[in-house]
Amino acid sequence: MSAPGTRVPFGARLAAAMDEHGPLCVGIDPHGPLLRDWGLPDDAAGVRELGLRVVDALGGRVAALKPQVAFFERHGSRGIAALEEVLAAARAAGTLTVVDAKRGDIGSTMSAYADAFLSDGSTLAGDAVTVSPYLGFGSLSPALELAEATGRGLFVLCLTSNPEGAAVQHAVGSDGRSIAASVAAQAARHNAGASPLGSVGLVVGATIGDAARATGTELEAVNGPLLAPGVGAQGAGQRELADVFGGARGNVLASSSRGVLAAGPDGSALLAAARRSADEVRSALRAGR
Ligand SMILES: O=C(O)c1cc(=O)[nH]c(=O)n1[C@@H]1O[C@H](COP(=O)(O)O)[C@@H](O)[C@H]1O
Repeated sequence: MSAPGTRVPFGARLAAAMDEHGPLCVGIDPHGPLLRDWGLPDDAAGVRELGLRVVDALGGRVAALKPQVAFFERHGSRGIAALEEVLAAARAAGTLTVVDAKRGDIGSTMSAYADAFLSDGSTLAGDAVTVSPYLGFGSLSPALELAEATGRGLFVLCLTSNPEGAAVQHAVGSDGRSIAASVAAQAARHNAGASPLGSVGLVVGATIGDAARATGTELEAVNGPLLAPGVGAQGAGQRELADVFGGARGNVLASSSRGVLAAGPDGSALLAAARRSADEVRSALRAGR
């Protein structure tokens, strides 16, 4: 399902995976304290082991896995090699991956990031990558084009889960719209006509309260997946998911890292935690799909 080169668009593959497993993405965030709790060293071997154990426990059983690149990068080239192995294992298990790299740069550099994370044959490519639109949405063109050509997807930061994001994302641009509303409108343009779901998603934190309404961000019009971090460790639960996303909740892919990984390292405990979390988000979002 997630083999590189497949041309079934990411949005369609993700919609099928969400229907099958529930709308939950489990983040693979091997940070120092978690490694310690799992009895693993805080080095490249430790992040490799944690990542592979998560894939072993959850591969084929959740809609998506989201390795956070920084936790691998902080261990240098051997950390990157560990990320490559984790991505390969997820691919082999048939589980979609969102590579959480949050890249964004001017066109020629963005092209190189797109090659790294979205091209067939790249060892760092997953099924989708998180990107930042704050050098201008148009600067993402190389990634938008390569994702479309390879059946992969993007998650564009829109209304992030951290409180500091509001200073940029709620600001009003020269067209009178908030930055968040404008990012959402441009994603919607790329997803127009796609069915069941476009491949240009947004990141909208489950912790943002009424920020979508307050900024005029039309989530229902996006027609793409809405990656919703903030569930679990950052405090968002069922009520927040239902409130934040309103009529767009059928397109939400809730994301939890620490909230699930804290149940490890035992594989069956991890699976039980992921299933519990998936059931909770499914029931919070049920009315929308
Ligand atoms: O793009 C993301 O995944 C992301 C966006 C955002 O607005 N907030 C956010 O927390 N994230 C990521 O989601 C994960 C949240 O981890 P937990 O709080 O442990 O579930 C981290 O990897 C963050 O980098």
